[in-house]
Amino acid sequence: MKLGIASDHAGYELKCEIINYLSQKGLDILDYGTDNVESVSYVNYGKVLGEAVAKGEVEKGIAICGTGVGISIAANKVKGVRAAVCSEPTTARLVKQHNNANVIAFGARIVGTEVAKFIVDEWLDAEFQGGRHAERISEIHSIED
Ligand SMILES: O=C[C@H](O)[C@H](O)[C@H](O)COP(=O)(O)O
Repeated sequence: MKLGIASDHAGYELKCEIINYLSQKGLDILDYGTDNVESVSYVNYGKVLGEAVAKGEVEKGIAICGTGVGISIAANKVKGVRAAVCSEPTTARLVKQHNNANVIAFGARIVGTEVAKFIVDEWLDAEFQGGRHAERISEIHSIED
């Protein structure tokens, strides 16, 4: 599975840790920037990651900024993206099971590295439950049309 990842400056160091962690697990990671801790806007990184997911260039995406919120808002503006901010693993599991979140976001100023790894693992291991949840997702995407 190809996984995209992006961050702003605030998320850069945590992003590097997550890339190492997932690469060691054998996942194919595409890094959409940023490439250092120099201050940048999270907006374009969320947009580019969202577009990569929406186009199918990667199957899923991980977005990191200071809180996870700004970059997730930007990603969610791309049609077809369902980005969810997760600060703990239970939410990460449920956003896959119920919302089929194709992007997760978290904040490097909110969660530590180990919690971030748990969040990613729960989300990657969970399965979308379909049924009533699929109908609700269709309703969400009808807002885009
Ligand atoms: O939602 C926005 C993110 O948390 C940003 O990472 C944050 O606003 C960046 O703040 P600063 O420019 O003060 O480092």
